[in-house]
Formats: sequence, C-alpha cells, structure tokens
Amino acid sequence: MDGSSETNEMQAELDSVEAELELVQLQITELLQKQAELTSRKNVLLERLGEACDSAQPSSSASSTESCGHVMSKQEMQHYDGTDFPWSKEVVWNLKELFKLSKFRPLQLRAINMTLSGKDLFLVMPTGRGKSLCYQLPAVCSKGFTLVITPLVSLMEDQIMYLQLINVPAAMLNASISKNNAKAVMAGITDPKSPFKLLYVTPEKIAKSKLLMSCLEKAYKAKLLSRIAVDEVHCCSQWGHDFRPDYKLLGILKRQFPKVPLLGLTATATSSVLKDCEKILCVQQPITLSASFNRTNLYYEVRIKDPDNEASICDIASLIKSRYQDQSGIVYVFSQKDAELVSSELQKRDILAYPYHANMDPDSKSRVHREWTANKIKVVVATVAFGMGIDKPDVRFVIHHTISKSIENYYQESGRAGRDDASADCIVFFGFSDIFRISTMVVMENVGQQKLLQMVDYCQNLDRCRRSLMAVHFDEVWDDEGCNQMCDTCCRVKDYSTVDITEHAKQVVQIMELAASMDEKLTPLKLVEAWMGKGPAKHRKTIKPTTLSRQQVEAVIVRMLLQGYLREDFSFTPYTTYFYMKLGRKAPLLKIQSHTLSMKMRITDGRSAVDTSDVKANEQDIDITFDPIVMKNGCLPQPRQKVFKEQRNQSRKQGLKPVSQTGKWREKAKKHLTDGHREEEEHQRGCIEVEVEVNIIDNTGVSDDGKAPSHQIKYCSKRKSATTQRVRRKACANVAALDISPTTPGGPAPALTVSSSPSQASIISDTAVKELCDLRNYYSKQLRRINYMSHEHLEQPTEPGVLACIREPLRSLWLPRRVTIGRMARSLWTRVSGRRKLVHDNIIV
Ligand SMILES: Nc1ncnc2c1ncn2[C@@H]1O[C@H](COP(=O)(O)OP(=O)(O)OP(=O)(O)O)[C@@H](O)[C@H]1O
Repeated sequence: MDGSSETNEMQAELDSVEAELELVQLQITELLQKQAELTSRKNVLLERLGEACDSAQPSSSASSTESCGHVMSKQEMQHYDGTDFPWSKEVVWNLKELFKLSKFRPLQLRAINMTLSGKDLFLVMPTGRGKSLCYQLPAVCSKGFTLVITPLVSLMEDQIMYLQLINVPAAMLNASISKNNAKAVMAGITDPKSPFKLLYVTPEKIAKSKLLMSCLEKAYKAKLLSRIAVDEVHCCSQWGHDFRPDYKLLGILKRQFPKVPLLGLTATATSSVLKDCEKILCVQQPITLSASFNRTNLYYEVRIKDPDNEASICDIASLIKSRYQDQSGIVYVFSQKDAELVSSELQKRDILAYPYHANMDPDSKSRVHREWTANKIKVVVATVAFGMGIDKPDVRFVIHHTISKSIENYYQESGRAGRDDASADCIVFFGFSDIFRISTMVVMENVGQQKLLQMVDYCQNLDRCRRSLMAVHFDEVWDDEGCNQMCDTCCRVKDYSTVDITEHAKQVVQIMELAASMDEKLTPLKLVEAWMGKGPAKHRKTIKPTTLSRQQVEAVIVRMLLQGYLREDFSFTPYTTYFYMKLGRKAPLLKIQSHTLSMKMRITDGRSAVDTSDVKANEQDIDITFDPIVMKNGCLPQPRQKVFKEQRNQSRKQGLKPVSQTGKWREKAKKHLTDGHREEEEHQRGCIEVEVEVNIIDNTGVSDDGKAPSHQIKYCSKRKSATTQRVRRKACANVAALDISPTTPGGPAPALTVSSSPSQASIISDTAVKELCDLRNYYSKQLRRINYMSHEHLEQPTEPGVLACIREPLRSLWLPRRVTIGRMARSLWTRVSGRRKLVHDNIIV
C-alpha cells in the first residue's frame, strides 16, 4: 500500500469516526433532555411524598431544602412563621396600622422573624411579592437604623416617597442631594435619637466615601446600626445578569460590622449566583429563603409576530383595544426608536400610549411614570429602561413587541403585571428577524447567545407548559398541572404534530454549501429568501425553491439553529455587527442516510385560519396551516392557502397613501422616520441601496427648480417598487450655497482644486456650517449603517480637495473651489453608494 492511499484510508476512517462521534453527541443531548425531564418528575414526586410524610408524622425532622448555607430542619423553619417572638406584637401592629396591610404574603413573616433574630439571610422572591417589607418592617421595630444598599437612585427615591407617605422617617445619600443635606444625614447616622429608621445608599457610596464608613463605624459601636439590607443582591455576582463592580466591594460591611445581621434580597438569583454572593459579601452560612417563582395569576402566551412592522403594531393595537380597553399595561420594545414609533402608532389608533426610554430627559421620564401610575396614561411603550422600581399593582397586561434577551429577563419584565394578585396577561410577539436583532446585541455578553436561544426555544415551544419551561431557569420544578390552564399551551387542545423535516433541513444545508462554495455569507433573511426562490438568479438556477410557506421556512430554520444544525456567525465593524448563518456542528449528520430530524408544528382542524373569535389561545392559530392527511406521510405538506394575515397586510400596503412630493416638511419628516425604521429592518436583510439626490442651490439663493431655498433639510423617501429586493430611497436636501461661483445644474463638474481650508472665514458662512452639520448628521447616520470599508475608503483621501472624513470635526474639511456643499455631498454620496453597492453585491448575497 503506497503512502497516499494509506493517508486516504486514514482520512476516511477519521471522517467516519467524526461522524459517529457527532451521532453519539446527538444521543447524549437527547439523553440529557430525557434526564432533565425525569429529574423534574422525580423532584415533584419527592416533594409530594415529603408533604405526605410530614402530615402523617408531625414530629419527623426532615431537613429543609430552603436553607442553603445553613442547614435548618423544616420544623425549625416553621418556627419562624410563628407570632410568639418578643417583637411579634409590634410587628403585627405595624403591618396593619403603619403599612396598612391585612396579612403577610408567603415567607414574609418568616424572613422578618429571622432577621429580627439576628440571622444572616438571602431572600429570593419574585418581583412584586413584597421583599421591601421584609426590611422596612423590621427597621421600624428595631433600635437605631437599617442601612439599605440599593443600585438605583430612582429606586431609593421611590421608597423614600412611599415611606414618607406612611410616616416612616428615611434618608438617602447619593450624588443628587445637596451638601447640607448630606451633612445632616451623616450627623444623623451617629445621633442616638436616630432621626431616620432607614438609610438608603448606593454601593458606590460605600466603596468611595471614607466619611460614611467612619460614621457607620461610630454607629456600630453605639449599637445604632441595626441591620444591613442589600437590595438586588445578585448584582454582587458576575454570574448575575446585572453585575455591578461596586457591589463586589460590599464585603467590607460584614468584615467591619460582623454582629449586624445582613439581609440580601433578589428576584433572580440562581443557587450558583447566591453562592458567589455569599463569598463576596463575606457572610457565613446564610439562610436562603426562596419563595416560589410561580406567579399563578399570570397568563402566559406567545403569538407569531407579523413580519410587517406596521401590521405587527396593528395587531398589538387591536389586542389592547379588544381585550384591555381602559386597562393599564406595558408594551416592551427593542429600541428607543421602536418606543417612539410604536407609541405614536398606538396613539393614532386612539390608545393613550406614551414612550419611555433611557434617552428621554429625566423630567419627561418621571412625568410618564407618574401619569401612568395615576392612570392618566394607559400604556407605556418602553425599552428595558422601564424596569426596576416599577410598582403599579393593577397592570393588566405586559406585551412584548420584541422577545426578551433571556428567560430571566422575560420573567422580570412580564412580572410587572398583576402585582395586585388579580389575573393579568403576559404576551410575547415572536418574530424571526427579532432573534437576530437581539443576537447582535447580546453577542458580547457572557452566555448571552445561549440565553437568547433559550428564550427562542420558549417561544417556539408548542407542547410544554410555559411556566414549567420558565421554572427550570429558577432551579424550580413547577407542576404542569399547577398551571391551571394559565398559559396558551395548557389551554389549547393538542393541535400540533411531530413532523419529519429531514429533507427540508438537507435543502437548507445545500443552500449554505452553495453559498460557501461561492465564498458568500448568508444573513438569516437571505437564507430564507434563497430557499423560497427569491434570492439572486445564481441561486435560483441551482436550487429548487421550497413549497413551504414563509412561516414554515422560518420555523424550520429556527429549529435548525436551536438544534445545532445551523449556527450564528458574526462580523464586527466599528459601527455595527453583522449576523450571518453558518452550518452548525450537527450539519454533517444530515449526510447520514439514517439520520432524521423532526419538529413539532401546529395543525389546524379544518377551521378557518382567519377565525379569531375563539378563546385567547386560538387567536394565534393563523400561523401555519397544514393538511393533516398529508402530515401522516411524515413530510411537510403544502400550505393550504395563503394566510389571512398576508392578504390583510397586502391590502394594508396597497392602502398606503404615497407621500406628496410637495407635502409639508413635517409630513415628510414623519415619513422619513417611519422609513428610517423600515430601513433598519431592511438593513437587517442586508439589502438596502441608498440613493441620495441633492438639490444644488447657487449663491443667488435659487435652487435647481427655481424655488427659494429652505434652510431646513427636507427628506423625502419613496419605495421604487414594492416587489424588488432592493429598496431605493431618495433623500432630498436643500442646502445653502457656499461663497463660490454658481454651478450649472447638470453641466460638467467643475475642476476640483483646493482653494483653502475652512478656517478661512470666506469659505463657509454660519448658515452653511449649520446646514452642513445637519447634512453630515443625516449622512453619518446613513453611513453608520454602511459597511466599515466605506469609511476606510473615505478616510484615506488620495486626491486633495476631497472631504477627508464625514465624521471628522468640521475644521478638517477641505473643500474644492467652485463646488457647492450640495455638489460635494452628492459626489461623496455617489461614491459611498457605489462602494456600498459593491459591498452588497460581493459580500452579501
Ligand atoms: N403582605 C402584603 N399584602 C399585600 N400587599 C403587599 C404585601 N407586601 C407587599 N405588598 C405590596 O406589594 C407591592 C410590591 O412590593 P415590593 O416593592 O416590596 O416588591 P419587591 O418584591 O421588592 O419587588 P421588586 O423586585 O420589583 O423590587 C407593593 O405595592 C407592596 O405594598
């Protein structure tokens, strides 16, 4: 045997071993899933058995699962639910008379008794269950004051406002208070009369203020520091999703004040995060009390989001109008821009909705918050900035216009509904392209991608109780039966079937391989289009388009992503992150004859897919329509008919009025904003081509069309064709002229010779400077969306007299003689567009 055939044989064997290994890996994954299911079941049974034994033998001393560091028997634990402690009378009196509450919620009394007994404690309780009471009430029943570490000033202010309302003296120390106030608070710390019962500080204050630490030392010695409460304690751990570096330094508190009991509070910590917090805070064997995360009054539902943004907002509007008329709610969106857009669209549909996002000024934010709390505003359309400290009891719905970045986040955000214990709805609109919008955002986060895919899995799930899927993320087991039909999957009769998608997956792999052979990268949307026969001609020639509907196509691609047949691939530029699809680890398995891949897909029972008059859960049945008979063959059937929504969208699109060319600037600007949003979406598809037309005005003040110039930039955009892949946009800008000779529109371009730098006043008038700035702002926004290479191109001027870089400060501009800013911008833009087209044609299929 010669050397080369030996190598070939070894290579063949290696390939086969690798393929076998992949298969084993697949089996391991399946077994692990099975193991998780069985473990869940086992835990439920053990818990039930334990309860049965407890009630049969009251004297038994089963060890408690609630204590983590410190092992405490169940009986010992239950002892703390009692009201025979020296402080009990005072506690009960304060609950009723001061806090005006009739009874404790689960675990509140236990936590209060434990902390009043001097124990270190971690209290894990879902949002809105009343963690604050567990340190506020002990604070008023103790001598001295309680130190509360809170991550946000807004949270402190909220609490202080509430405490003032019920006449509990409280103070705070943060950058927003005056020097005199701070001085008075510092003095109060060591005052034996304790002018406040609670002192709120940020972790940064503990870490940085020596004066505060020395006052606390004195208070400790005088036994005035009764308790330390660390709110949002998960922020200590870098495994927690809200890690704050200064929380890491809080260990000093327990080291300096070892006899003061510490109470850590959180709504989201897993056991590993708590272990980390224990170490960071230097607490020895704290007791961990965990209340169940199951919010039984919340109804969870997932709906398929219409790919057309306008239609998706329309869906949300009709949902709010039909189901939550005059009720209070939150619509969570992905970006600040979405918050503005969605709220204005809801307003147009007579819904009292206002945006809330981090970029709003503090006054506007607090006005929206206040008016919403007072029910003057019905709906807040918010980014995640509308988060901690939102404590409105009667929120009847939380709708996610875009999925959350993780199940933990979703739990927190949706958990703002139904804090009054009355039933409320949590609805997610699940859209294919949203996965990738969020993906580019979380790519740099520790396990961000993994968490996002878990959220996607939650949304694509058709058969498992939504709460039980959530429970896994909180180290809990919630019994499916305990859902009480409070999620769409438990409500719905079994309307899905397991479908063999192997052949479809093979087609996807084929497209990916073809693209790779042409050295091309596919964005998820390009992959969808290529598979549906809508991509570039070179693809259409070689690959037979699928007969699946768009939603089926997207569902299969998502499943392949979740199962590891496809994976994400990112390309970073200084301005943006591009997302592409790649073949995943398991893709080679599809080459093996015996390998199959299946997924659950919804079937409808012959009822019209457009019938939305049924119960809540049936309202989303319009997504995929199959013929069940064909399904029996084990392959995906043809869609029975075009889905109603598509028709409705079509008619909506047709009903869109074109913006008048002569329309007012405000209308155009509005349209521009809407188009800007669409553009962002199109950009996700990697297929925008921008064309800019610049009206040149000579220095006599008359524009090309003979009209007097406006000093405002005008934008007008229109789609050239609704069917073409590429969207052409026109941005018209009227710009003031430079101090140069007039140009002939359409005539030969003047010779480009540098006259001088703009530092010479003769070149640019003030108005021109302003307009150039506006123009540059507008263009740089567009440019940011263009591939990095375009910038490189611009930043390396080879010829003199060319705009050096659009993003550089104005003083670096070198303008050629006899050229208006308008012409300059046009020439620049033409080059950028050309470059961009090149980039798209060559890189993005
Ligand atoms: N025992 C109780 N009975 C009725 N309402 C209660 C009780 N305890 C607390 N509440 C109310 O529950 C609401 C939420 O309480 P709180 O702000 O303490 O929750 P939280 O767990 O700290 O939430 P978050 O994690 O969002 O900070 C408050 O309006 C509070 O008055």
